[in-house]
Amino acid sequence: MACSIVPSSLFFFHKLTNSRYGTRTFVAMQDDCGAASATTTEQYKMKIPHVLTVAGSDSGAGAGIQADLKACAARGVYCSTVITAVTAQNTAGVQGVNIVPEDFVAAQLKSVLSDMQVDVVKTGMLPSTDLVKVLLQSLSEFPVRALVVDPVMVSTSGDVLAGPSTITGLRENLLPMADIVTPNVKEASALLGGMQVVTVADMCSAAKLLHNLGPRTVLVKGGDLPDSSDAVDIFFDGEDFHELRSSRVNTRNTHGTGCTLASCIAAELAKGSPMLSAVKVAKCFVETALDYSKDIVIGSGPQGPFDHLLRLKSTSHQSHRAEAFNPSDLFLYAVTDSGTNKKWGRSITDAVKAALEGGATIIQLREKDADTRGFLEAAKACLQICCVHGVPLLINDRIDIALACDADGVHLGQSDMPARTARALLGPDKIIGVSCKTPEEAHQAWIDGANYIGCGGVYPTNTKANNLTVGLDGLKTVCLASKLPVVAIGGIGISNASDVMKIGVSNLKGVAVVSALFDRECILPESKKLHAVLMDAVQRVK
Ligand SMILES: Cc1ncc(COP(=O)(O)OP(=O)(O)O)c(N)n1
Ligand SMILES: Cc1nc(C(=O)O)sc1CCOP(=O)(O)O
Ligand SMILES: [Mg+2]
Repeated sequence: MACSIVPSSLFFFHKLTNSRYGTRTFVAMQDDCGAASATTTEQYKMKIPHVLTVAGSDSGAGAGIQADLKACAARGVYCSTVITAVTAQNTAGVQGVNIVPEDFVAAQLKSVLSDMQVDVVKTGMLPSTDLVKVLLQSLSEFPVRALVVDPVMVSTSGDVLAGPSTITGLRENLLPMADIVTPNVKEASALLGGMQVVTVADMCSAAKLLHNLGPRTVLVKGGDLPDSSDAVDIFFDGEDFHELRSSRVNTRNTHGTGCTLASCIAAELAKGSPMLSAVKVAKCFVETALDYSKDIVIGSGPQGPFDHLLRLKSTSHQSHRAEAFNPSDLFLYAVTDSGTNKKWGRSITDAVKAALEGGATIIQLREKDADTRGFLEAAKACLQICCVHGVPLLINDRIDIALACDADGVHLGQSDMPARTARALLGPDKIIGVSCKTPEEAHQAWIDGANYIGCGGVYPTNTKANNLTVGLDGLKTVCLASKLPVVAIGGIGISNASDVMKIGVSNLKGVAVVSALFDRECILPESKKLHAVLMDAVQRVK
């Protein structure tokens, strides 16, 4: 077993913690002052899972420290960093390596481990045996719950990152301390003195032989295995072999997968997962990220980085808008209605197209009767149409749909998900609108991070049952009480839109309408007429 040969506090720690971070706090509190149970509870609540990565920097940010940081961020775990080497590296290969002196690696280790409560240490590039010893010395002074060893030797481009003497250091000093070691087939072969590892059966043999060197568990990664349509990894815990299969993603963007996998395992362990679950989650995460990133292009070399946060592609459809939200987008706000589309026998996409061609400046899909799958498909199709027009698309009520289709935002009412929660889910760039009828609701919307307010019903409406009418006075009161831009809604159409715009408050930016556009035989001309009325009204107000 990993720690049975180590008569140090690391062994003591492994035995006590049983992979739950709460236990650690408990042990510390019992040792120091057994009576302070209130503080113990408080510390338990506040504990943030923490991975320390001890690895090299990759200037191209596909692998190394940079991949570790992104992987931990994606898995919701804090990551601190000790840099062992600085590499000049890009998608073509490694152009230079500058090793950080051992005493300065020791200084970094001490800075982090003496101050922060690190749960799991993950190692990557360790360019000398002395450096391995420095790390082990630090861990004996500051024990952690688990040690994940990614035995980095050769970069994906084929450049050597750890020479033969370092391999001996890894094998003899570090592996016996590891809770898991995660070699690919080439690294497994190098650690085992050049043993041939080209089949799944070889991988099992290698896993067993590596386990004999002392780590608690071994994951031999078969991503580089020739002639396999699947990505097969072998996990061995000393008793059982587990063959973990996932479909191979056909992409050039695989730089940093090893670092990412090991960091994800460390992150899951830091959260308290058992080892096999951590490995499965990590493998699934890497496969998902590779699949998502398979077409992105970063750099011109043969091996590109991938997108850990699954966000880079979404910017391509947002690029039509210069900023996340422009209040003037509220000018002619078209809100769809599944009932009226059914009544007039048209598709939601045709309705949205017509509204856009008539001058709508923002679209909200308010599909109260749609089933989830149908709504999602319609939202994806409408998003493409809105993209072409450079107009934002919001989803009414359904954060899940907005997330799934990467819509520009959502509109929420007082009984929908709170805007603050939606903001946490959607991130800072998405548009969030909140329905408000009072200054208090408007104030809360501002506090919660809304981008705009929808205020109504300005007039009675047949579209929304039992809707309270606030009138022009109610609208004005809400506008004056808030710094946020406001769009008026409820019973508004060609006949009264200019009265609404004429209330003379600068943050009233437009009108939102359902029936005035969509409960009409022809949407396009109605949209044009309403647009003209609004233009005329704002010219007069100026
Ligand atoms: C622009 C705009 N303003 C208000 C609403 C109403 O939202 P909500 O109060 O959540 O009611 P429903 O639309 O969900 O019935 C809106 N949709 N858009
Ligand atoms: C969806 C909605 N919200 C309202 C509010 O007062 O918050 S009024 C309303 C219906 C607006 O439809 P029409 O333009 O057909 O009156
Ligand atoms: Mg709602």
